[in-house]
Amino acid sequence: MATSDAGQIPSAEDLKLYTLQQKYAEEAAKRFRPEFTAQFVSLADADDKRIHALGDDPWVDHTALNAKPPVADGARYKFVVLGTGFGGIIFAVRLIEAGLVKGPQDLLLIDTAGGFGGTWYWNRYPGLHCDIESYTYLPLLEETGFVPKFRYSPGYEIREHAERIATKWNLNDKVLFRTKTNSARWDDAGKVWNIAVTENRGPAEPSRDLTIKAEYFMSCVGVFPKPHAPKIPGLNSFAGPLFHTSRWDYSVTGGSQDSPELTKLEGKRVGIIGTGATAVQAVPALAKYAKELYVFQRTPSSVWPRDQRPTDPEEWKTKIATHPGWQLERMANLNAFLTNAATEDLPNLVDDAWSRMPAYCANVGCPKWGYIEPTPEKIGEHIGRLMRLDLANAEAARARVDATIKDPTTAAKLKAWYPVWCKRPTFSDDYLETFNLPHVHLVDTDGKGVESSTSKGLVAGGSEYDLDILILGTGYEGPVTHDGDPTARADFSVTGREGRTLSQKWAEQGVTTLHGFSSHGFPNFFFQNAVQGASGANYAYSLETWSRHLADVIRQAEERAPAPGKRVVVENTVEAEEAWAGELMRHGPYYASMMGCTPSYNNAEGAMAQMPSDPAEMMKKARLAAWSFGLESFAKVLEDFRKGGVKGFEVTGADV
Ligand SMILES: NC(=O)C1=CN([C@@H]2O[C@H](COP(=O)(O)OP(=O)(O)OC[C@H]3O[C@@H](n4cnc5c(N)ncnc54)[C@H](OP(=O)(O)O)[C@@H]3O)[C@@H](O)[C@H]2O)C=CC1
Repeated sequence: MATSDAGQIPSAEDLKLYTLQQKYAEEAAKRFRPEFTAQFVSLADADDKRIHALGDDPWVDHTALNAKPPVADGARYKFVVLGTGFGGIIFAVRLIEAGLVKGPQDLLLIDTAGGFGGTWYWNRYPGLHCDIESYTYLPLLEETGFVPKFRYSPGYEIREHAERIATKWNLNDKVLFRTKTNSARWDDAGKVWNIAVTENRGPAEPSRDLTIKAEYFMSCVGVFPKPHAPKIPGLNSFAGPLFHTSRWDYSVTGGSQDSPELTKLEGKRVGIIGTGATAVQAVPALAKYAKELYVFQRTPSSVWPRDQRPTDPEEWKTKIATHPGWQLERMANLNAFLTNAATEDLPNLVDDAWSRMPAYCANVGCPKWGYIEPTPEKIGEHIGRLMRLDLANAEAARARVDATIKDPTTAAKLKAWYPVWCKRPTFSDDYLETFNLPHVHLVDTDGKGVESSTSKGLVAGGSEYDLDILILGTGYEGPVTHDGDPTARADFSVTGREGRTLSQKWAEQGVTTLHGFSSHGFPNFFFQNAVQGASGANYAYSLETWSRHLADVIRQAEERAPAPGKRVVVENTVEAEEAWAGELMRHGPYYASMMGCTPSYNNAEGAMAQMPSDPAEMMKKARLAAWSFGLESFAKVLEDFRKGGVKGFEVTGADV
């Protein structure tokens, strides 16, 4: 901790921060597990049949999808986009708007889901909403003319909006749902991608293995494609119903997403493992119906007011949707507050709890501090500055617990002892209050987690809790789990020129990209990813920034076609990606504040703090950085790059 400006004697605030840092370190240590991410198994990878089946699609309508004309084996498209969440949808829209999609064979979107929406397709749990303001989160509001009903949209409204976009841009006949992409291989002679997929046609028909050809292949797989479960001994022996929050089983709870009256929980003892952003939304709904609710907590979330309200039509007209371009400006405005970049005269348009946590910039970058020198003194100063920026907020969050929870012992257990950047903040007007109800039991495991499961219930802290129903609110494989590799994250391989996969290339030389979106040796392959790039707390803003950029890169490349009648092969150069990696390594020290964090998906459950002793491995790790000046500054870098004619990409020709 840095000393005060006044001299050598630490100020009272310095001492307070020092004590707080000690407390944070003690709490983080309780949560440390040497298995890191191996403490979990992704549902799709689980050998155990019951755990594996927890990942099945509960929402798909096989009859309707089987009635659609099938995509032919060997069919060829100009663009194949992996993902039908907002990433894939926005990217498709930007390609269309750039004039790059003309005929029916120009675009195909592929997803394992049975419908549009990505995370909003899968997640339908009661209480689901997006805690980012809907006016900044729901994409393409100006283009669709849609007015969200609430300041924070419920999940079904967001899913319907994804479907609205798909309808407006005619994506419904350009999609292959319930299809797992297994691999993509570049054919250097034919200059096309061969994408091997498996289409699941439901219980009544055999699945189909297809190869789809693509001139361009885009991976838009999102941040959390794979739900996972902790490897709790005996979990599969639990005798009652068991499901994951991302595949909510309304046949067990009663109700539906539109009408979440969970009447089948009446008289039941329900357990939920997890207290992250999902559980914070689901727990109040469960508490309304369950006879007894047991919430198994390993690390408490910091919980901020949500302050939900319906959209006021007058406010919408006069203060929000006031002029063309308002939505991107509003996204940028929120981002300025989250990256600690707001000037004093900048109005806070969103003005919610998210917009009042500038220390979150430790996670998403800050444009005003420049590079952080990689010396212990400068890094110490940087962390001290962030701790100061966070202090009032962190204390307010803990005070909110004291002010809400009647029982002081329960209140003590619900307080978050880490800075805001270590675990995603959560927002709720009723989560904390739920723990004042006599039938709601907080089972705090003091960082240890649930010990085991029996046929009757869960064991934690040496006690057994009998349950009728068990719900896993235990999250997903995180975005840095595979060192940020977007192909490993979504469980497919991409083999480029010379037979090397992207995963092999990154394992051998560390993350290597131009702007985070492409890699030499993988022509006409682009991926949406935050590693070696920048993202924001509002993921929709990231997706807009990335998609507009990539569509324009491709448009410019297409205009540089080497000869009439040739199609374009575009690939970033080695020089461009190495220069970018060199630049990004200068941004690494900024993120030193994440190293001491409580383990979470943000730091691969603590693995990211384990620095290798081999210098070559250390250099590789250093490439796993993000742009530390924030998304807005990154967008400017991309804009300048496009204005400069996308130099750094080589364009060659291929026969049509
Ligand atoms: N925009 C929005 O409104 C929403 C966004 N999201 C996004 O999805 C992300 C994932 O959220 P979520 O689904 O809650 O997943 P998280 O990974 O945030 O939470 C998983 C929870 O399970 C707990 N857990 C895991 N293993 C064990 C164990 N062995 N024993 C006890 N507890 C255990 C974790 O504890 P521990 O913390 O100790 O690891 C944690 O509380 C969010 O961070 C957010 O980015 C989710 C919901 C809403």
